[in-house]
This record gives sequence, structure tokens and C-alpha cells, in this order.
Amino acid sequence: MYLPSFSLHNKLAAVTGATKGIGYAITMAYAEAGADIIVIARTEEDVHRVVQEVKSYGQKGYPVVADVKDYLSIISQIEATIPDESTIDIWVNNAGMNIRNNALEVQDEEWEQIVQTNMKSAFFLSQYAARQMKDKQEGKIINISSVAGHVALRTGVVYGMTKSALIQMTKTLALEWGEYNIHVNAIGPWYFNTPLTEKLLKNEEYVEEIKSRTPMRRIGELKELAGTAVFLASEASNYMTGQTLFVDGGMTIYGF
Ligand SMILES: NC(=O)C1=CN([C@@H]2O[C@H](COP(=O)(O)OP(=O)(O)OC[C@H]3O[C@@H](n4cnc5c(N)ncnc54)[C@H](OP(=O)(O)O)[C@@H]3O)[C@@H](O)[C@H]2O)C=CC1
Ligand SMILES: C[C@H](O)[C@@H]1OC(=O)[C@H](O)[C@@H]1O
Repeated sequence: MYLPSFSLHNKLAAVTGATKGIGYAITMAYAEAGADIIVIARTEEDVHRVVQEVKSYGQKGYPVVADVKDYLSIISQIEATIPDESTIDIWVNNAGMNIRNNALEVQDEEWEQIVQTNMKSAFFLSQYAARQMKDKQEGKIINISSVAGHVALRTGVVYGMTKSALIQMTKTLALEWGEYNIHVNAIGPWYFNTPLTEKLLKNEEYVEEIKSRTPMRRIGELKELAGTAVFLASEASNYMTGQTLFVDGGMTIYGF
């Protein structure tokens, strides 16, 4: 009676950056929880591989091969691919990138790449998803931010700005869309082993420094993040919106 369902059966989820790292872990967890998935990324063979993996769970998988910066292409591919009667229940803005640079050296071109990929795409794709969620008076939007959006990291000021922006976007969209029963939340990961961080995490000294700033003294496992994403996509989080859940081994609360 008090245990909500964490099932995503009969739900259609869209995940940007669904073929590697955090997005792939979320995609697989969602498929295992019963969702059909729109698999979005730039590399065609990876997208089709992951669609097949989604289907191996007995769920439908829909390929969308595009760069999130070209969000209109994503929208038109979705409109052409999913059945007319289907609408999106869950949208995960996961795709993101970083060009690690000192503030004094940042160039305009880097700024544009990071801002368009991490921030602009997340807003306009959320807007697209919310228009159909509003019609059916329900939906879940999950933004993958970062601890870098909450505390200062030396891994790039522009990246941190975009991740902060996602946290603020989460709050404001939650405010505007709450009356439509659209829940907008974010996840703020600390380091996880993915292609984005692979090179960094090969440096043992750097990993020791990460652990020294992490109360749990270890780097997270991707399934420990996927669990939070399932919670935020399921009815278990139906009275939660505008929040950012830091999945960080305690890093953001570590003062001294
Ligand atoms: N890993 C970590 O420690 C942390 C990651 N994050 C955030 O989590 C998210 C995922 O990170 P992570 O899994 O590490 O990233 P990865 O680079 O490991 O994977 C990124 C995924 O997104 C896709 N992708 C990358 N750029 C684009 C693009 N422009 N358009 C469409 N798809 C794209 C990639 O596929 P393809 O190249 O084929 O497009 C791949 O599927 C990011 O937003 C990142 O900022 C936050 C905190 C920590
Ligand atoms: C924790 C950060 O988000 C992490 O820092 C980096 O260098 C990578 O860009 C990751 O996103």
C-alpha cells in the first residue's frame, strides 16, 4: 500500500547520449524497468547497437542519429519514427561535453560548443517533450547536470556554467509546468568512469585526489546513478519536482 511502483512499463522514454557512459546505463536500466526507448546519439552504428539491446529486453527501440546541437533534426526524426499514437512520457537530457580549459584561455568557439551541447539543446528538447506531456497532463523530464553546477571544479568554467544553468532550468520549468503534472528534476553526478572521464581517471594521482574529496572514498558505479534516474522517471517521485539529486559519494557536502 505504501510501496510505489518503480516500473516503467508502457512508458516511452527518450535519452540523449544513450549509447555510452551514463546515458547508456540509464537506457539499459529503463529498458529493464519496462520502458520503450528513443535512443539518441551521433554515431549511427552505436545507436543501432543499443536499439537492438533495448529490443533484447522485449521493449521497442527507436533510433535517432543526430547531434543534440541540431535539435530540430532530433525532433523531425522522432516525429517520423515513433507511431502516431505514441507520445513521450520521459525525456532525459544526458548528452553533454567538456573542453577543459583555464578561464583565461577560453575561446569563443569552445564556448559555443559547450553551451549549445549542454544547455541550449536541453532547453529546446525539454520544450518539445513538454508540449506533448502537457496534452496528457503528465510527464517526467530529467536533466543530467553535475556537481560542477553546484561547487567550483577546476575542470572548466564554461562547463560549470552550463551545469549550473541546468539546475536553474530544472527549477523554473518545474515551476511553470507543475500545473500540467510534468515533473522536472536533475541529477548531479560526481565522477563516474565513462569515455568522457576515461583519460582523467587513468591518472592514479588524480583519482586519489578525487577520493580524498569524497566522504565515501570511491568513485561511483554507473548502476548507482541509473537507480536515481529510474526513481525520477517512476511514480515513486510523483510529488518531487524542481530538485537536483547529487549522486556524489558525499562530495558536495564535504566542507573540511
Ligand atoms: N562521467 C562523469 O564523471 C560525469 C558526467 N556528467 C554528465 O553526464 C552526461 C553524460 O556524461 P558521460 O556519460 O560521461 O559522457 P560520454 O562522453 O561518456 O558519453 C556521451 C554520450 O552522449 C553522446 N553524445 C556526446 N555528444 C553528443 C552530442 N553533441 N549530440 C548527441 N549525442 C552526444 C555520445 O555518443 P556519440 O559520441 O555517438 O554522440 C555518448 O552516447 C554529460 O552531460 C556529462 O556532463 C556529469 C558529471 C560527471
Ligand atoms: C564531475 C564533472 O562533471 C566531471 O569533470 C570533468 O572533467 C568531466 O568533464 C566530468 O563531467
